[in-house]
Amino acid sequence: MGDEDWEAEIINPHVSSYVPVFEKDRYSSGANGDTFNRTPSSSSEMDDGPSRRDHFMRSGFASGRSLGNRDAGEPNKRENTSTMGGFGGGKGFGNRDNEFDQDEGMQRTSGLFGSRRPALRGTGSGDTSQSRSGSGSGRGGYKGLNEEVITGSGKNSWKSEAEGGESGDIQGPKVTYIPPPPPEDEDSIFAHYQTGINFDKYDTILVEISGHDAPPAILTFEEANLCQTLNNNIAKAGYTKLTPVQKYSIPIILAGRDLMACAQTGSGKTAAFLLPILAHMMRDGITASRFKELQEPECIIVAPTRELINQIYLEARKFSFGTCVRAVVIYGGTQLGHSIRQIVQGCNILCATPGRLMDIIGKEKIGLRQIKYLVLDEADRMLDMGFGPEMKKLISCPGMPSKEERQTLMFSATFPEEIQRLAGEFLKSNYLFVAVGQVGGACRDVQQTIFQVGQYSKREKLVEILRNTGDERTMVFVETKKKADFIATFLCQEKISTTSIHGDREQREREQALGDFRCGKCPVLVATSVAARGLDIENVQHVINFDLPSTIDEYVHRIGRTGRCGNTGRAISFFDPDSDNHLAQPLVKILSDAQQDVPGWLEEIAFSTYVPGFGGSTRGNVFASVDTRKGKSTLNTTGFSSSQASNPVDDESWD
Ligand SMILES: Nc1ncnc2c1ncn2[C@@H]1O[C@H](COP(=O)(O)OP(=O)(O)OP(=O)(O)O)[C@@H](O)[C@H]1O
Repeated sequence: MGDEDWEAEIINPHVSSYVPVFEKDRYSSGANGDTFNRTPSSSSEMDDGPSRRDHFMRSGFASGRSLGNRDAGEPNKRENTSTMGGFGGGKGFGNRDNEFDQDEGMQRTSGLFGSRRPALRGTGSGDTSQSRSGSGSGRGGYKGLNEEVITGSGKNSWKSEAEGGESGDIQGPKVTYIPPPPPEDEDSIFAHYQTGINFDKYDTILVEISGHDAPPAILTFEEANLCQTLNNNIAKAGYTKLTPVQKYSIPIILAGRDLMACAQTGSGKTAAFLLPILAHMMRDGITASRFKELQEPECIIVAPTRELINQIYLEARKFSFGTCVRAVVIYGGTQLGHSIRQIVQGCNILCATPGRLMDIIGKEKIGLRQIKYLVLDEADRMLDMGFGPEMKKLISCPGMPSKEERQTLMFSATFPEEIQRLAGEFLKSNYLFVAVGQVGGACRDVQQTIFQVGQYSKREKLVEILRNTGDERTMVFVETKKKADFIATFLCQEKISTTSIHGDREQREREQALGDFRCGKCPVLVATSVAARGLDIENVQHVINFDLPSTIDEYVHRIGRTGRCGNTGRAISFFDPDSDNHLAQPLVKILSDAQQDVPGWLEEIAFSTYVPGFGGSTRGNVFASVDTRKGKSTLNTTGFSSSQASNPVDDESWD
């Protein structure tokens, strides 16, 4: 079923069991949190309209707080969008304009290096502007795959609030959202979930380290010789044993070396860089930073999504508890003034999304001269065509120490070789490369199942699965923002408590959705790839790829939302032969590398779509792709990301 069909069905549902979502919300906190589904009185609106379509147009769906509605206050709004209101971020039902059809992941092939993002263009509002889609002319911000909005190019385009970044008249409404402060009590700061039954199996994962003069791995936290406060925090966080990526990365970072580390999802990469950085800071006798208009942090950490950078910040706050190190987080979709207020109070570790970081640097609230550590989490994403230009600008900003003078650290579960080569520009030539297990491999604690399901059968299959999973927490990934809303609404109609997260939702809604999912109020979260990377949510037992992503790396990240830290999880993917055949070959490899059953039909498709040079399944060839400096085989789990790269400009989603 194509998007057109989804729309048609929601507007003019033909299924007899259809009940409008705004009558159904007693069952669910709904696809959009506190919106339509808590409006039982709206049933009357149902009855007096001449058509279902009119109900949607007249009902709360067009109110600006309704499902996916991004139209309120949108300048230059297209007429049909405004009359339709609601779903899909201003992409009105039935609108067949190409522009409106572009969405985060409509395209099935990836751009160069797997990017769906074009090079920067124009002057955008960046992440200073409200998260909205639709016409939005003059807004160059990108919200696509799993990323934040990027500002326009050049320093002059790092528009701040005062300069028009948020308040300029072509920029859309000013962002006023101030995220609630995280709880300050110690129990909340150190809240954690238990490692799983397979945690000890991490010890058996092969690790390869390449580069010269690598320091030996450590086997225990004690060997790291950290200060007492850090050790206390590690204990309070419930960490008793190092994960492999920590065993290798901590001594490397403590030795002052640059590092590119690739380790499976959920295996503790965040602590692997935070702990040694904090240890360095403590050893260097860092002094508490004070209120100053210009802050000069020692460390900058960047990550591609707002929720992820916030999570990293919470980890930094946890491990620096009781020290004078102050971590600050800034990200798009929130009030710029709020970010500035956080920074001026003192900042040693700045956790930021790229767009907001460049805005703040442009406003001269952050000076870079003291930077000793630059961390790129989800580094392959941070260096691809989407964020790469922004990261290059960052390292060439006035004051930024050269790569010889700073320590640069890159972490991810996937590292396409093309991106590794790009990374060289950021790293000292003697950087070390740590590969834990198969580069880009899937976590073996996730049981992967692939069903062959055509578009028209996907919803039925989804409901069937969700009925069997009960209240177990499940993330359902779809390919477009619009479809995320459709599916979330559909599940609410089916009395399955569901919420959704995607790039067209306002930040407040995104955080509410994540909160509802985390606490179990909505055990099902429908998400686009914006939630694919890094998110660490307790008790996510299932990931369902309702739509498969366009690249195998994205698949690896998505399924990595479950089966974390030695816990087990399940991932079910709907493979549609009409659109997913290009993934058959890399999927077979991922499955066989992770010692999963490979369906015969998938092998057949993989065989029939064989691409010479990919290399096929290489079970046992654990380090088929590692450090590109070795000039080894080009086999990697990204499969076709470069060889079949499409024009990235065709392959993005702007709004
Ligand atoms: N040594 C440890 N002992 C116990 N728990 C740990 C340890 N290291 C990390 N964890 C926990 O494991 C979980 C996953 O860690 P983290 O989010 O850093 O994984 P990751 O490798 O960055 O995953 P992803 O690739 O998805 O970003 C977190 O809840 C973290 O607190």
